[in-house]
Amino acid sequence: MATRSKAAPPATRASTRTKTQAVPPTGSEPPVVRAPKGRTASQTGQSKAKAAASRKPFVNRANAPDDDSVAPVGARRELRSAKATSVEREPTVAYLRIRPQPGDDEQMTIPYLESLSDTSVRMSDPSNDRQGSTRSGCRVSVTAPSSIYKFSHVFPPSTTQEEFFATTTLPLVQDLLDGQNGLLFAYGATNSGKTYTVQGGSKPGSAGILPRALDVLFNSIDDLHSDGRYRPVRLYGVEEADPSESVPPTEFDVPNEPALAQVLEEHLTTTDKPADITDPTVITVDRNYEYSVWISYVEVYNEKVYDLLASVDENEEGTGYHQEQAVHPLLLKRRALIVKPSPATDTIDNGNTGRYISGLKQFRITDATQAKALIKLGQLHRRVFGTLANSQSSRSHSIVTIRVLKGHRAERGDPTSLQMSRLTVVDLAGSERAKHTQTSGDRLKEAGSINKSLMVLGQCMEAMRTNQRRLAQGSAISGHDAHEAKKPLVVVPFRHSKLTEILMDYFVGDGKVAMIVNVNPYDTGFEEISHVMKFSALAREVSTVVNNAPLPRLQLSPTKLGLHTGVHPSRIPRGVVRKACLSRSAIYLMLKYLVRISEDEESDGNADESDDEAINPLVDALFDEIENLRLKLYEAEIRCAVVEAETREEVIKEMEERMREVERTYAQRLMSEVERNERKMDAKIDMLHQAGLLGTGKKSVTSESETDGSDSLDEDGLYEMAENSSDPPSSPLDGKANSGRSIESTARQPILLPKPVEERLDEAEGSVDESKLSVGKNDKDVSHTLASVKIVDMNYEADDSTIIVPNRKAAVGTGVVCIPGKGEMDAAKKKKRQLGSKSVITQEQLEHVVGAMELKADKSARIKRMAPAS
Ligand SMILES: Nc1ncnc2c1ncn2[C@@H]1O[C@H](COP(=O)(O)OP(=O)(O)OP(=O)(O)O)[C@@H](O)[C@H]1O
Repeated sequence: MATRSKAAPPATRASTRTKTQAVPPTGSEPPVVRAPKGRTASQTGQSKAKAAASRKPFVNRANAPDDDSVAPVGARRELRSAKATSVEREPTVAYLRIRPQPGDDEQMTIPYLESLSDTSVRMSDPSNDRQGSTRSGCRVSVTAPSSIYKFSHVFPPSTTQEEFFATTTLPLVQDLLDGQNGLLFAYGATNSGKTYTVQGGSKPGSAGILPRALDVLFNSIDDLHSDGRYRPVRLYGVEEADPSESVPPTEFDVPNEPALAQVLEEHLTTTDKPADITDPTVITVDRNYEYSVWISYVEVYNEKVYDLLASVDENEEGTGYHQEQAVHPLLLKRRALIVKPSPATDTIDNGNTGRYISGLKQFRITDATQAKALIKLGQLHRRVFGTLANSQSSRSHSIVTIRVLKGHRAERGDPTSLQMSRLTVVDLAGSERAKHTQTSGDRLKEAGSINKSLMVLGQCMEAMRTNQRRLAQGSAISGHDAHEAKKPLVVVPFRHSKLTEILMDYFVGDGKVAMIVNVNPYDTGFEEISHVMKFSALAREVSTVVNNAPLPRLQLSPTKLGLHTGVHPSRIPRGVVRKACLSRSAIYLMLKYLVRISEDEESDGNADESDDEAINPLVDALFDEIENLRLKLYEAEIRCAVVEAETREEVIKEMEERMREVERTYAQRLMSEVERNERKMDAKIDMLHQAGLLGTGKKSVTSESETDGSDSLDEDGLYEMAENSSDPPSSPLDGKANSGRSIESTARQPILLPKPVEERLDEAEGSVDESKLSVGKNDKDVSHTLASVKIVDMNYEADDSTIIVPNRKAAVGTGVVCIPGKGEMDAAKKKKRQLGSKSVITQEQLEHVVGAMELKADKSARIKRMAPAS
């Protein structure tokens, strides 16, 4: 705490501390131990050797005791506390504990988890053996590849509770007695053995790390209890205690809690009474000091904090729990507590960082049995519900905090000489998937809250790791790292969940953090365990400040100090004064919030009013409001992200629909284009047939014409044919049908077939009646027409087969028929267009014109006149 940065904001606080080289978790050298009471050295030598082999080597630690510090207290194990004066960063320690196979003594191969060494495991994708896994009842995963995960220590299924405690928790108990803070939390999927690890089982010797820690603690301070004049308050504060307040009732037996005894009758029969001493270890402490131990026990359930010891010393009226027997005999009501920022006045250096639970009960405990009974009672208060995954699944995060107040004997009357340290043991609720546990209703809501808080814990770890990396890179700037280091530090979202809010101080303040990762590979899917493993890998990369210097002395809260010690509050170093300029709306907001706070505090019932005396309510309300708004902002951001994702999805769907529509339209067009072309093609083929330019068509038609003669050819029919040739039939089949019909009709109405040019010209010459060649009445017209025809003739480069088609009107009913030959159709139409109305001449005129032209034309003339025989 001495190194705490004063003005740093929470987001960056962790990074503003003195940094030294991160020290990896220490190895496995044995601590200095003595044989436990009642056993001979040879008896214990073997049994303890194994445990000792994996124990944290105090001799290697900065604060390790000297060999000669081991006090020869009978046959008990002893560890001596010591102090060092350095501040360092340590990565979060992570232990992996693999649960034994449930209900089967025979040791089977652990599915998809392979122990590589004491510190690493390999996880392999079980998809190859999916059938086998399903048979054995495992929830099978849908991911992922094999990976190796490293831990500070891996505990196989055969590990005993004693061995586990000695390696993981004993060092933290020693730190606690040395004046250092520690956090130990058990993390894992549901039914993986977290509660078993923390609390223990009912069999002898199966006590968990918590009862064992209490044993060792009280073994070690055996006759060094202080008189309990002072008690810890809030996070760092201390004040004079009212003995009647803090001493727990003498009767701790659970049956003395009538409501709970009735409700949890079943549990009372199965959960055994508080066990006797389970761990005889003794840590040697400085006997110049006196100690008082305080315990609190809370749970975070559905993002609300409840005091699990609230009913212990309350009568019916004031109790935090009410049994609503009339409504439902099993319904217990209780009230949530508020989490508040720790006031600046609580510590001398005023670098308070964390938040405390307002109105939380703390009890002074003088022996382990008393402590364990208290824990047992809290345990019964904890919500326990059956789910498909675990018939006794913990639906909340339970947090036990052991506080030790340590004061020098020579300074008994001086509360400012006191040091306070904390050890918090957290049994997290199991992370789970609703689809696996088939939870619904309230259970689903619980699962949501559990997963949310665990997710926020992961986010905090992630953010802390990012900040620490950036800061580390900032101190060793080079190349790419320099760019990374320039990025601002990210905000660590501690306040997004109650769990992280309460534990925040361990990450941004001083203290060691250790994580126990529980896995049950026999009953949990690969995917879920992978998730847990990844979390642990992330946590291991986060380091916390370990302050090996003596903790600063505490100070009493100003009012208490003034009242009880005679020291004037003005002489007490004040914290940083926060000035706030309030706008109208802020004041309104604040007043509104104050009302809410007073309601909440009223609902606290037995909230410890004295806790809040040193706090400025306005500032506190503002901070709470900021907190509230931040939470709302966070929720709004999540909502926005969801809405954005949904909108994107909708837009994508719509775009896809449109694209499909366009594609359909184009496909249709393409089809109709193809059909039209086919029809055109068919029509042209028909025409070629009719024109006799194709082998078969020509032949058959020719034979027809030969039979019937060409005299009967209807000129309109031919024109019609010529005109229609550009109008395709409605479909390729139609086209074909038409072509058939054309041939048919051609057969009925004999057409004039082209004859060799020479022959036709001869014919023409021979058939021209000279008398008809006189120009009609309107010479002008005729000359004009002739001129037009000439123009046509001049402009048109035709071969011998070219025939100019006169204007249709001119041809109607005249018997003058012109049959376009090969390649003539377009040319003829073009010429018709060019001539326009000028080409409209009478039949008589036409005959004159044509006759005249033919007369004038030599054999290379381009114009043919075909006259019916009639
Ligand atoms: N190491 C172990 N040795 C023997 N039994 C164990 C061990 N670990 C767990 N168990 C047993 O497995 C069962 C489930 O364990 P536990 O209740 O501790 O799981 P959990 O992780 O706390 O589940 P939840 O998160 O749902 O509360 C219990 O019956 C417990 O006794």
